Amino acid sequence: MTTTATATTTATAATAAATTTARQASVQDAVELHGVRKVHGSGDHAVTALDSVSIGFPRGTFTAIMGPSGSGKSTLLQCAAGLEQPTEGRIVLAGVDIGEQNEKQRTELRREHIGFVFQAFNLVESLTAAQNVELPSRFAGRKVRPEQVAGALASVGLADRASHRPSQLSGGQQQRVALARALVTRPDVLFADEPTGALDTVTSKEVLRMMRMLVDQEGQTTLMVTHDPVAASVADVVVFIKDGRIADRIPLNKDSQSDNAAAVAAHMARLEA
Ligand SMILES: Nc1ncnc2c1ncn2[C@@H]1O[C@H](COP(=O)(O)OP(=O)(O)OP(=O)(O)O)[C@@H](O)[C@H]1O
Repeated sequence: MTTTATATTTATAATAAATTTARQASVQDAVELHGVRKVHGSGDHAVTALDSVSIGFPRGTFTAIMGPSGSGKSTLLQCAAGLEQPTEGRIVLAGVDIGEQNEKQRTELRREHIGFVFQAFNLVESLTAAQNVELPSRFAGRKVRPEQVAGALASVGLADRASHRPSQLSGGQQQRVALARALVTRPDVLFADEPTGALDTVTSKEVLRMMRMLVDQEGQTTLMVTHDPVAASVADVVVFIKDGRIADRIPLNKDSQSDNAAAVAAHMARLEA
């Protein structure tokens, strides 16, 4: 597994070495955050959700993002995906500096380069699995060929469920349809915010196994926010956030997921103490 070069850039630390690190990061990272600060609200109600966050997420790797409630995990994901604008700092997604894009260009960038899955599957009940996979692209005025839809469903093990409606599928299968929908345009980065939050242990495992396989077989760069150490244990690396800052970053061993889960749980307990 490639380890990331975490580029910490501040106005005063613009040394030649830092510049070199940043350049190396752009070559290998699918998403980079440089000195990102995000403040929600204003005045007395201002909340700093992210504070000086600088990190790169290497292509083809699976990162889990963990941290106590309110630590900034979802904000980090939303900013990294270009869904929210940082108050300060730069975000580079698929080699493009999001801050230099206008709203229309950002929308295009998101359409072309990211896929998103949430805790809620957000499938349309009256449509088949295949139609659900196709729907967002159709809304965006993009033509997705039937073989692309079939390919996306096959990649999540649902080739034989294309004409089933959500009510005819298990929770795990519905989340896999949502995964296929996120991946049909072959995005550079898959963002997942608590993708197993609404699933039981067995169906969670099914979805996580599929996400792991997509990283291993298709090189799908994946960033997943989770509260669950077992879910995090399938990742290559876990990034811990506390009070809007990166508190730690621990690499995991792909071959020992139960040891990983225990190590991640112990780390979380220390962070929350
Ligand atoms: N739109 C918003 N307006 C005001 N404050 C917000 C907004 N979104 C998030 N926050 C605040 O920013 C901080 C970080 O929120 P965020 O949702 O990123 O945390 P989180 O780690 O994902 O939390 P959780 O694990 O509980 O989902 C919290 O204090 C939250 O209340």
